[in-house]
Amino acid sequence: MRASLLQIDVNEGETVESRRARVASLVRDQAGSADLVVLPELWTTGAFAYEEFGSEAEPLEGPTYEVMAKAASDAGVWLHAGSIPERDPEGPLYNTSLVFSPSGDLAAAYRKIHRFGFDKGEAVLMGAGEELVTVRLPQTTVGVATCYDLRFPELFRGLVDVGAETLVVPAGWPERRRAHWTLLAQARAVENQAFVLACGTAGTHAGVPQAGHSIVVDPWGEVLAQAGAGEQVLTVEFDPGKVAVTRDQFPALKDRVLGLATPRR
Ligand SMILES: O=C(O)CCC(=O)C(=O)O
Repeated sequence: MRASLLQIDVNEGETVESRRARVASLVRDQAGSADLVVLPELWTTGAFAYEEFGSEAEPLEGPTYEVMAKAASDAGVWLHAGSIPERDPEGPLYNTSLVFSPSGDLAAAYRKIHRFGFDKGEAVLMGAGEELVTVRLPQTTVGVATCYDLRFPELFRGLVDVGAETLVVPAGWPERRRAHWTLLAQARAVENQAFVLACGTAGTHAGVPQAGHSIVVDPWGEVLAQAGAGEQVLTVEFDPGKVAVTRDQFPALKDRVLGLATPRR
């Protein structure tokens, strides 16, 4: 199976419309060289451009949906189109990921569960998703998570429990914590004996330099490929069958102990 992670440069020198068209063209360029294409988190606005969330928010089936559905079908690829600031007509904004099939149909939408910012930014501007999301591709079952979710191992274990073998994580991770990004991507791969495809952004927006360094890790924790800091297409070939082999040969997941008692005081 081949995957292309499109590490997009998100900066203020480009309008949302022109970036949307540019990214769609990059997706089309992957025709024939990737089965799955992955985009980063909030690449229309930038994950830290909090002031743009309200003005650029779109309904689920808004302009990004339309352009990306067409790009997926033009290229004939599975497309994890990263996330958009979604305006729910009956609720708050959400940080929502869209996954399209090669025919351009929406295969899944995932509202980010862990919002970043503590008592500001995304954490107060957006609502929290509540549902785990997986997508069955012909080659593998994909479990989706977004950026800050990477810090919460229980979410990934939940995805594994419902069949995920390949964990896809779009992000807008800052350069300041790049070491965490690489370490956490490897940790999630090792502990879940799963592939991790984590796609970040490049550039600087809202004064926050982005880490780039999108990464693909195999179920043994080996880094199969890692991008540099700038805009880049990171294409990698991997064997999804390695998940079953790893889980069979080193069956640590079977040794989980659930429902541990809390200590008595
Ligand atoms: O956890 C981090 O360090 C970065 C998270 C983040 O930037 C986000 O979720 O948008």
